Amino acid sequence: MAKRLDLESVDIFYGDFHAVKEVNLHVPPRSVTAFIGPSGCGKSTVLRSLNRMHEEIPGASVKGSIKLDGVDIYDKKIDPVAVRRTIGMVFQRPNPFPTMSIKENVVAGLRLQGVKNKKTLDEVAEKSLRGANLWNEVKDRLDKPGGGLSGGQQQRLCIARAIAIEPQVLLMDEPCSALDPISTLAVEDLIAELKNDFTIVIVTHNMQQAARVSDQTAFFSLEATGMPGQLVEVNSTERIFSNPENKQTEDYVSGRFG
Ligand SMILES: Nc1ncnc2c1ncn2[C@@H]1O[C@H](COP(=O)(O)OP(=O)(O)OP(=O)(O)O)[C@@H](O)[C@H]1O
Repeated sequence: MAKRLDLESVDIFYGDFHAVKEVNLHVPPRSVTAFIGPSGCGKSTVLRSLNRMHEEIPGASVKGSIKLDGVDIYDKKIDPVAVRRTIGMVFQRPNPFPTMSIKENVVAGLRLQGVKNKKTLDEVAEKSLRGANLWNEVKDRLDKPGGGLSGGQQQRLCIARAIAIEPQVLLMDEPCSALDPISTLAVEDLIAELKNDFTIVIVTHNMQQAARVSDQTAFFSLEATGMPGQLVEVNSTERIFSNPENKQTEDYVSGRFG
């Protein structure tokens, strides 16, 4: 189910503004790739280009090639909505539908796809909530509103909602930045389990988190404000945090810059 992503010579623009230049990156299936780097270097921009969310911004565009298991996701024949079903996304702030029940939050995507069978919806809800390590905490209140859960539970609910439609890749944009340390650990444990089934790309400002959860780390930077961000180094996470190839990476991970 999990798939690989390959980026070749990817340049990303907001109108005339060249936000990110020349990204070449390979994301293996069933792995976690962390994007790190100083504010404004383009981490979220690259992440959003991976499921064609970037183009939702008026004037925004992407050049180069992004392939999912060899298929160009920007090919004219490819439907962006289908891409977003295959490559799911979890955002910085948990965004459940607050008045909708916990169960309905999880199966919202399936309902949009026209699934009506109660048994199917119940089964998917349970499987996804178990997958998101939330089942035991909510199984007795599936009909209560999603907005009544704690922040960490809401984020796991959003992860359950994302995995319910069985994507092949999960993109996470600072998924723990609004969470307390205990909820953060719960989500990090979950990421470690999810990589058995999904390919995961996560943006994080927390370098310890990148070191804890990821297999490979991509360090982005920018030469100066107004210049495009670029991928400086991608390497195994162990290498990035112990003996990076690039001096800029070393300065950043050792806290001397950024
Ligand atoms: N909607 C937008 N319209 C125009 N420019 C944008 C937009 N979103 C981001 N940018 C610009 O693109 C560049 C990269 O931004 P991006 O948010 O991808 O960086 P980032 O590394 O994720 O930053 P942070 O760590 O602060 O979230 C920045 O110069 C930013 O101002």
